[in-house]
Amino acid sequence: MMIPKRLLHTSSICHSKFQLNPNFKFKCGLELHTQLKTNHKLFSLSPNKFDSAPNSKISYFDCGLPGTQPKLNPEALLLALKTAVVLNSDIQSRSTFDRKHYFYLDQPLGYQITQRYHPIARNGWLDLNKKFDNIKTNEKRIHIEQIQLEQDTGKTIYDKTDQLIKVDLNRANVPLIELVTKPDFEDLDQVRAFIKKYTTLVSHLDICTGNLELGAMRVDANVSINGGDRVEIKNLGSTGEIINALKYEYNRQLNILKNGGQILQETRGWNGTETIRARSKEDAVDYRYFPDSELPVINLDPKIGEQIKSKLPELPESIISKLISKPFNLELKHAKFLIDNTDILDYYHNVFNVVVLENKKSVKLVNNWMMHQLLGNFNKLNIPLDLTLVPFKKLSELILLISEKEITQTSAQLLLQEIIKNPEDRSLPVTELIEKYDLGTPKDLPTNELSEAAEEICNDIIQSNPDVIERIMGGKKGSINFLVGLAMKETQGKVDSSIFKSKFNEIIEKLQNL
Ligand SMILES: Nc1ncnc2c1ncn2[C@@H]1O[C@H](COP(=O)(O)OP(=O)(O)OP(=O)(O)O)[C@@H](O)[C@H]1O
Ligand SMILES: [Mg+2]
Ligand SMILES: [Mg+2]
Repeated sequence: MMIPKRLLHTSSICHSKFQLNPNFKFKCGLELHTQLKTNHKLFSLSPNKFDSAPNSKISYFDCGLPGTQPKLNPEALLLALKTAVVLNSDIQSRSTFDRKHYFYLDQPLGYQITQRYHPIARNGWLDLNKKFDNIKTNEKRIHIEQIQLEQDTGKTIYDKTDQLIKVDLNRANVPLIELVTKPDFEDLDQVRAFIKKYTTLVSHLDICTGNLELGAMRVDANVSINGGDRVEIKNLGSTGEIINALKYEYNRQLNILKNGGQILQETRGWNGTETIRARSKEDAVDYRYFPDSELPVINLDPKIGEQIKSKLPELPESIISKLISKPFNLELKHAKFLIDNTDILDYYHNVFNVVVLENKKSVKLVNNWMMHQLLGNFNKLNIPLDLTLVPFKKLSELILLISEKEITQTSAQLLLQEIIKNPEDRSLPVTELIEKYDLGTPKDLPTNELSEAAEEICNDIIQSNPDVIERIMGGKKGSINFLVGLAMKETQGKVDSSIFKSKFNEIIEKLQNL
C-alpha cells in the first residue's frame, strides 16, 4: 500500500471550480450495490472469489442450467442484516425474492433474483456531521428507503485480439445488497461524505471489502433540479466517477433549463467525460417482475435486530472520537486513516502500549514517529508500506531511546531508513544498530567537553558565514536555524539541535555587545 500524500502534507484539499447555482436546486438519490464478503455465492455453493481463471468459480445454477434450484446462503442474509442494523433500518419480519427479467449474455437465467416488493429492510438513516464528514452544515441525515438482497451478473468482455465477445460467469450469483437512499443529497460534499462513511462502515464490519475502485461497489446516481424529473446515471465505479458524473449532469440539466428546455426522466451512462443517453421513460425496459416461485419467504424473529446489534464491534465514529481525544490526541485525518487501515491501527496501539502505558513517555513522540516519520519514510524511500519491515517493538525501542536522548531525532530518522532498507537489521536491538551506524549522541563526552566541542563548531560556522551573521544582527533572527542546520550537518545530526541553537545565540549576543 502506498500512503496517501494528503496524510503527509498539511495543505487543505483543493476544491475544483464547480459550484451549484442557488437558483437551480440540486437533488440527488443514490442506489448503491455492494458485494458481500461471503465464502459462497448467494444461491449456490460456488466460492465467492475473484482473480480466478474465467468460469472457474461456477456451478450449474450460476450458469442457469434447467433443473437447478436456488438455495439462500445464510451468510449473505446475516451480512445484509448487519448493514440494516448499522443503518438504523427496520428489519422486515417477512421478506421475499422476485425475478427481474431481461436478456443479456452475462445473465444466464434470463432474470436477476432481487427483492422488489418485500425487501429485507426499510426506513433507515445515516447521519453525517461537519466534524467527522466535512459537510457544510452541522448535521445532515440521509434517509435509506430500503435495503434488498440480490444477485450480481457475470461479466461480458470484448477480446480485441481474438475479436470475440467472451462471457465470464465467476461474478454471476455473487451476493449483493442494493441500498436505495431517499433523494436527500443537497450538494456534492454530502454525496462524497456518505460514500466515504458507508464504505468505511461496511469494510470495518467485514461486510464488503469496501474497495470501490476494484468493483466491490457500483453506484447509480439520480439527479434532478428544482423538483423536476430525475435522470439516472447507471453503473458508476468510483467516488471520482460519481462526483464527476454528477457535476457534468447538473451542468447539462442547468443549461437546458436556462435555455427554456425541459428535463424528462431518462437513464444515462458515463463515459468518463460525459453522461450519454441510454433510454427514456417511454422506452423503459419492462422487467416483468414476479415473485420467485423457488425461494421460500424469509420469516425473521422481530428480536433479530437487537441480537445482531449486541454482537457488533465498536463502530468507526466512536473509535475515531476516542483516537482524537486523551490519551491518544491524534489529528482527525490520522485517526480516519487508521480506521481505514486496521492493521496499522493495531500496530499504533502496540507502540502506544509500550511507549506510553509501560514506559510513561509522551504520546506526542508516538504520534509523530508513527504518522510522520514511519509512514513518511516509506514514502520517501518509495517503498510500499509494509509494517513487517519495522516490527512495532523496534519502533517502540527507537522512540524510547529518543526520549532518553540516547539518539537525536535526526539520527533516529536515518536509522529508521536503514531498518526499512536492510532486513538483516531487524534482528538486532536498536542500541546495537546505533553503534553499527555510529549514530549515537556523543554521550562519552562530559557535558563541559560537549559544550566546548559545540562552541568550536559554532565559531567555525560563524566565521565562514559573515553574511548570515550580519542578517541575524540586523534583526533576522530566523536565520539562526540555517546555522543550526549547518552544525547538524557537520555533526551528522548526532548532537541535539537545541545545544547548537543556544550556543549560536550565546555567541551572537556576545558579538552584539562588543
Ligand atoms: N426527484 C428526484 N431527484 C433525484 N433523485 C431521485 C428523485 N426521486 C427519486 N430519486 C432517487 O432515485 C432512486 C430510485 O431508485 P429505485 O431503486 O427505487 O428505482 P429505480 O431506479 O426505478 O429502479 P432500478 O433499481 O431498476 O434502477 C432513489 O435513490 C431515489 O432517492
Ligand atoms: Mg434501484
Ligand atoms: Mg435505479
